[in-house]
Amino acid sequence: MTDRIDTLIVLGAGGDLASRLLLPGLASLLASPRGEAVQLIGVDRGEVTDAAWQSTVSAAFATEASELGSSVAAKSFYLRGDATDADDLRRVFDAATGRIALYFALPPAVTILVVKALSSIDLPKGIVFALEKPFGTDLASARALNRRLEKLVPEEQIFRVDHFLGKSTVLNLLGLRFANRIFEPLMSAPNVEKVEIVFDEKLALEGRAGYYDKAGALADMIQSHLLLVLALTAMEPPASVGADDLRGGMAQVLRATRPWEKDGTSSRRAHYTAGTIDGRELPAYADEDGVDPARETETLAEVTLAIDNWRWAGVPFVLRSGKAIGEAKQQIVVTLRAVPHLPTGLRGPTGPAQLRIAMKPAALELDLLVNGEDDPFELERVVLDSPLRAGELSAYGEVLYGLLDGDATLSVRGDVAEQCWRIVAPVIAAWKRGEVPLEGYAAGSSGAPARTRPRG
Ligand SMILES: O=C1O[C@H](COP(=O)(O)O)[C@@H](O)[C@H](O)[C@H]1O
Repeated sequence: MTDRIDTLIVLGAGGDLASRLLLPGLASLLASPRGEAVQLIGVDRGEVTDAAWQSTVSAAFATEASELGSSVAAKSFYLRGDATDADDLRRVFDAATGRIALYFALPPAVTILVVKALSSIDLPKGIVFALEKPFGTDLASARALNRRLEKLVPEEQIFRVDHFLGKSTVLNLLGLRFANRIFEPLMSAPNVEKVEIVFDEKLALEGRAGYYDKAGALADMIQSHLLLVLALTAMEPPASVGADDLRGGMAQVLRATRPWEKDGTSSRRAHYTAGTIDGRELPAYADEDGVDPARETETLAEVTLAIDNWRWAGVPFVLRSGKAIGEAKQQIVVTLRAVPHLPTGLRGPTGPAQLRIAMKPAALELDLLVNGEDDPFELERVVLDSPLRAGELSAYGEVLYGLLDGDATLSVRGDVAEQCWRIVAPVIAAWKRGEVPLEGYAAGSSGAPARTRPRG
């Protein structure tokens, strides 16, 4: 048996995740030179004909149409079944050929039930599980899910999917940091004042209240995606970018990471109030369809973290993500300390220099102070910038390539997923205790707290 996957079974095939992210990601892979044929089977509880399923797949593949994509769509089929039922799962496996990847495009509460059902049946040899984030809903549930999965298959057959690990800019961190002498010595506490990892989106809820209102920005973006970006930004140089070395390095730095204030109060939470984005009027989050205002879900979260090791001791890492923000800033900003002594007589702008790695559009910018054109002792700030290459695949396509190729490098290892929950656990606890008030910010604004109206 080769490592390659022959059949991709999508549980939750009728859901938003499958049609919005997974299938378009597969389309991007199939349209690329790296694409290879795979048998696609959709499974869900709804009564859907093969023809209707094939047209769903074709519609999702239309974003990146290809001959291979059309052939995979035409040969795909649908099975009606309840993935939490052992008999239905057996039936699904019987219909599959060769090595199987079982993709859980399901919410965490259903995922655990499916895993329980899988425990009671003989699994097809070499089966690989692909689990979407959020992996669990807190540290305890992530641990429990890991323990159950470990009993079913070895770790190398478990792919915890996080599409941020497939983003070309995120992957660019590896080459940038570890293949260039200029950046690596710079990336440490004596040179760096602060690191910010920001993912602000113009997007608001976009019909996802059912999922989002239970998750919120901390679990949806920071606990998963941004902590992985932190790990790649702050990790020690790995010996290789193979699955063991890379994921081992990420785990090591995450183990040293904690909230800046250990009680989790070095954090902010807020939700958007009514506002306008690009001329589009948005209601307040609490008034969006499907939102339960009593839950007080945050649409913006910010946490300041510390990394307790030689390289980063004393450097704050600020992670922040907000929805319905006026400007979609998505970048890693490394703010450098001022030089220890500016030669007397040199004048000019002060303030810190920065290295900015933008995720969308992918670009690199480095601030430099150089002598001015008119007065050679008057400094001027210039920016050294370069676009970064976008990868040939979408982020989901990149992650799916690893999955179908049996390479776990871009999947989140079990201990890494647990560390991510451990790091945010004190923040969740501080919020539950009411020690960090829920603020408001106007949709379309920068996410800064809305001004409270003066009393009187
Ligand atoms: O997983 C998620 O990521 C998206 C942002 O990533 P992008 O690649 O689509 O830009 C975020 O909007 C969504 O809330 C979150 O669940």
